[in-house]
Amino acid sequence: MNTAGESTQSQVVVVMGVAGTGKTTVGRLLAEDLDVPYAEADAFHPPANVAKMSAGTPLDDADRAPWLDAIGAWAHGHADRGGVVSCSALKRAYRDRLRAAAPHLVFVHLTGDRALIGRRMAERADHFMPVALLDSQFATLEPLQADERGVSVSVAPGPRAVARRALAALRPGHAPVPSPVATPEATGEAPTGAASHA
Ligand SMILES: Nc1ncnc2c1ncn2[C@@H]1O[C@H](COP(=O)(O)OP(=O)(O)OP(=O)(O)O)[C@@H](O)[C@H]1O
Ligand SMILES: O=C(O)[C@H](O)[C@@H](O)[C@H](O)[C@H](O)CO
Repeated sequence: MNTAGESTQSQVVVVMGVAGTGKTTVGRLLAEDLDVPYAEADAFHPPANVAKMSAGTPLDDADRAPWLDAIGAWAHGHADRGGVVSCSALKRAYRDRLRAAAPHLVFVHLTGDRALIGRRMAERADHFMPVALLDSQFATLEPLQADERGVSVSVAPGPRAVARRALAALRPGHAPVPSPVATPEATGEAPTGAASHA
């Protein structure tokens, strides 16, 4: 990925994916490794959004609009210094909205199957997001498209391995086409989109 050959250090990375996929856990590790600030998507939600999700109702586009704009503003403000921000960014249109505010964003899509994510969510304590909303998260999810800068990384391994694989995939010069020694199966990452092929 990294078509522009930029250093990952000065990029703003959006860690995306459905609820419970590990955005917070992996995002913090990525920010530490890159030595850049981390921001948590849930901190940008208006209280009404949190109340709605807590009550078991999925957010709609209108609910997400101000939240996406707040995250976009954060990303824009960190364009020079770099940063990592979690954001489910489930739809292409949501990512377009983020990119409108901060054009050079790069996405790390954390992927896992519903059963695995559901188990992890069920085991997670102290979080408002009910497992019952996971089906709607998967139904809403539109994976990265070929023209979007980003990579896809499986969350099957532990958090450190996921962060390591994400960093490797983000690095300039990352193998555009998986080689026999570094297939997506072997690395746990699935290149998605033009950027991951650069
Ligand atoms: N790679 C992993 N291996 C095992 N457990 C993980 C992994 N990543 C995250 N977890 C655990 O899964 C749960 C969900 O992770 P986390 O809260 O980071 O997800 P999230 O995507 O930020 O969720 P949300 O969108 O709902 O805020 C946590 O209990 C976390 O410790
Ligand atoms: O777009 C959305 O539906 C929301 O942003 C959710 O993804 C939650 O914020 C988060 O996942 C819960 O922790």
